[in-house]
Amino acid sequence: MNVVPQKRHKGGRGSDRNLQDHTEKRPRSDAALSMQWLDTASKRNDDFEEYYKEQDIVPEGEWESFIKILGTELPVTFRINGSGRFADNLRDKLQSDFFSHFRKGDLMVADETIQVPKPLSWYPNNYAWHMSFSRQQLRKLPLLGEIHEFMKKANDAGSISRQEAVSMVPPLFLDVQPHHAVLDMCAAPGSKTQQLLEALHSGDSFPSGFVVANDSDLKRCNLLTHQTKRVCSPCLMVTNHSAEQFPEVKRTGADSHQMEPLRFDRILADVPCSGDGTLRKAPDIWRRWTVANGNGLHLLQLRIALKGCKLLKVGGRMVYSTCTFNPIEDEAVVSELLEVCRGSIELVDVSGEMTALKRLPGKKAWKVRDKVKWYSNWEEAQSAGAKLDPSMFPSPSKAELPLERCMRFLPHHQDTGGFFVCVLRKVSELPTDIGVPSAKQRQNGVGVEEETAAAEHGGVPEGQPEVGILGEDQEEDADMVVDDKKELENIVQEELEELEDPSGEIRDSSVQKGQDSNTLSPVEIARQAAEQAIEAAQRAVDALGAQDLAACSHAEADAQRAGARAGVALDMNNKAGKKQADQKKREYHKGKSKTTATSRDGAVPSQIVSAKGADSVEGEEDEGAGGMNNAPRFEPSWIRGGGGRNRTLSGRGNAIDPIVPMEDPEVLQPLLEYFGLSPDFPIGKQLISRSLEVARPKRLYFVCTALHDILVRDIKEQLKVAAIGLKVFERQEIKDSNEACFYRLAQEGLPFLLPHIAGQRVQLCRADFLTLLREKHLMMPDAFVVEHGGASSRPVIKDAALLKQLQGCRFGCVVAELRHTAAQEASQPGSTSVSEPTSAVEPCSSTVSPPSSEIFTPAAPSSASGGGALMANAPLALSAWKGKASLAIMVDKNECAQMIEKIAAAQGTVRNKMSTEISLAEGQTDDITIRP
Ligand SMILES: C[S@@+](CC[C@H](N)C(=O)[O-])C[C@H]1O[C@@H](n2cnc3c(N)ncnc32)[C@H](O)[C@@H]1O
Repeated sequence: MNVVPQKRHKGGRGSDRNLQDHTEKRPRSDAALSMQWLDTASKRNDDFEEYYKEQDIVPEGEWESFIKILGTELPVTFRINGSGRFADNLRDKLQSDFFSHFRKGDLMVADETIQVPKPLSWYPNNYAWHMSFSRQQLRKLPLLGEIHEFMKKANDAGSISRQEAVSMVPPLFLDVQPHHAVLDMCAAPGSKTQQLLEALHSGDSFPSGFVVANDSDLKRCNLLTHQTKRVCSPCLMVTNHSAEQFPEVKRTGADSHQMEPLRFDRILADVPCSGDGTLRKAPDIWRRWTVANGNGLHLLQLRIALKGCKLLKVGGRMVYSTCTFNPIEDEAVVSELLEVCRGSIELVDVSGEMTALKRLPGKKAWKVRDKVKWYSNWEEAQSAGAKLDPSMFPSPSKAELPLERCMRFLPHHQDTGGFFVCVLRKVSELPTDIGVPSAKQRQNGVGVEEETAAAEHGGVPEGQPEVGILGEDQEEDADMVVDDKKELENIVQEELEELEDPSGEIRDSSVQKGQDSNTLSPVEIARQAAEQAIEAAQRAVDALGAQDLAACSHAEADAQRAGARAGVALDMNNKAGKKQADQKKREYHKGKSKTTATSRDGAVPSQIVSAKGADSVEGEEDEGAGGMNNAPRFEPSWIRGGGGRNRTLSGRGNAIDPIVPMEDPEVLQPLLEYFGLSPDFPIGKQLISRSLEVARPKRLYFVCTALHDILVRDIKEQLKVAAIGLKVFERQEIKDSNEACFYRLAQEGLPFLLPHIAGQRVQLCRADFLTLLREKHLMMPDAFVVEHGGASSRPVIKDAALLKQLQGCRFGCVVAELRHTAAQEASQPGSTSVSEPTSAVEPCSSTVSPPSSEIFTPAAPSSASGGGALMANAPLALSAWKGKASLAIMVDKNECAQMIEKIAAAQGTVRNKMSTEISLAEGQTDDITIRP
């Protein structure tokens, strides 16, 4: 049987920026690729079968179904992101435009069954779907091709996320509420973090809670940051710690005078595991599976879970989950945790929650073995010198625990991957004397410290095959082939843009270029290598299409080599960049030591320090800041990370960009005035930058109050913050500084800022709005007549109302939003003046202006609007630029496509391309019939 590899649809806007991460993953992908072509019989492993038969995890009589389904490909499952009207529209559109064609039952195409796409019955609001058809079937039936295309676009635009069905389960059981402090301990690549954020933002008002997403692997933290960007949340902080050593930090207490330890209402411990629950997506695991994989991770998992329990609030919920069937990583960890915590942690009975989700109860007894043999108890293992741990063994006291409350999901029960989930509640503070003894303390075998160190570098204990940290990321590796090229292109593009950015802060070391004009700079080498990698990836894709596996394999190897070359070149560049950055920081701190500003309360300090002093940060930022070399320099009240204040440059967190509060009135005041930001928008308190370029940093990020408080209170800088805040402003180089503002609104932060913006807003009729989305600009009529004599095929603004509004705006950044009628506004009291598209959206009129009350009413800052910061729920508004000749937007094309879709969906547009498929679905050809 030919199993056709599926595309990987990752990403959303842009792509993974981490080239090295990407190239490092390639070998696994190769192996996975080769395995995809193996027949079902080869997808077996005797050790695996012997082990799990002995563990008795599959109910009697079901073993063959279990093994058989593990040899098949996973169906495609996806979630609609966010919630609310746009999510509903998307779901309805999928149902009406696509899935309704299956209304009479499964389709038969050339004797193959194509199952009806189904919503996952247990997922709320029919927001998650399951589809199973192969690539050949996609080609045979245009309807399937269209569904596939639609999903690809929706995925790129961030409206849906592909995610394995059972992997959606743990966040649902966490029951996150908008006021919760949430910790995702092992979060990368971030599909569950995204769900947690969506739950946090699901209320009507801006959430008071936040999500800390942690991962021990910095590269994977970057991937996570990228993945979660689509949620556009100022309530996310990405940290980089070994979860079992997550630092104890403080926050301001409820009475606002006292500090208290940071404790979380909800914790997800989706721990690194041996990952055999992902065999259907990562068939390479068949080859690599050994009993040592699970054994080697048990203690790390226990330590992570125990740390989670410590960080949990009394009354709080923690979900422990793995994507393995292995009781050593599942029940053995949970039961030991419960015993160690001596009643302060309990297993929650969730049998009444999500009842449509089929599950097996956790086991009360299991067996332990190593490479050599099975052991009936710890004493036996110890005397045999086995490198095991007593915590792995079942016991009579553990059998007394309600382990049946744990849930194991088997693939053949509902056509999914395998997963293990349990819900824990903290009922009281933990005993103070608890901990997991190190393996060295218990035996003379493998040290836990060694394992922990190994796990930090990918979760694999020393000397074991690299299977340790499998999760969805690897699931995705397995089905990723065709999209690699595009992804690589995006990565390289972004990477190079970053490197070549004239104010690219510490990343840019392209100064090396030109020292010897015959020598290529690292950036140029990287560019060339990356181009070669892309070409080779394309060859691999073509070869795959032609089913020429040998050629595909060669091309993949070429791509890898070229990718690695690019990686090395970038490394060289980064090293040179780091030297420059260190130099800058030294100069910066030398200067700073002469000034004092120790306030960390986040208030805007009043002093403005003279620029010509030593605290001027030299280099390109002076240029980049619009020729402000002689402008006054402002002293921020604190700086953290990235070799910030009082840090040795080689210190912890040095690889991470600094965090600097934006408190400079010379920057803030013009921003407030230009955009008419309402006084209650906490601009001077919660804006940060990630650069030592204090004068006028390139990007400004908004951080929610709770996270800002944690940053400010973490005086010892214990948290290694990899990413925080929502980008809201980007520096804009402008010629005429009297007219425009030095910052433009970042599209991703616009939904969040919009309710606070009273100035620089224009409202477009639907037709103009759509044209702007498609063409990226609308010409001003006057400018056009003057320059071109009036005749043009380019879109010219004719709407008198819009022209009038534009006249009232200054040149530079404006918000272009979809106009809606007063009637609609009246029906939505308390909402912003920015409408989601409905049939009430104002039609375009080139002659009649709507009453000014309809078009000039600025949005009242509304608490309700903040909940719409999720991209899928974002209002239809664009960050645009009013120039002399045109109104132009600077918005990613996927985002434009998504907005066009939203407008179409809201207008009830039904595609007209369905006739062929309808006739096919009605059984009008010889080849295709309907099987009810
Ligand atoms: C199963 S994956 C998590 C998948 C993720 N929750 C999701 O839904 O996308 C396990 C993650 O744990 C990370 N990891 C490994 N050891 C760790 C440790 N000691 N502390 C924190 N994270 C760790 C790995 O880098 C990997 O990203």
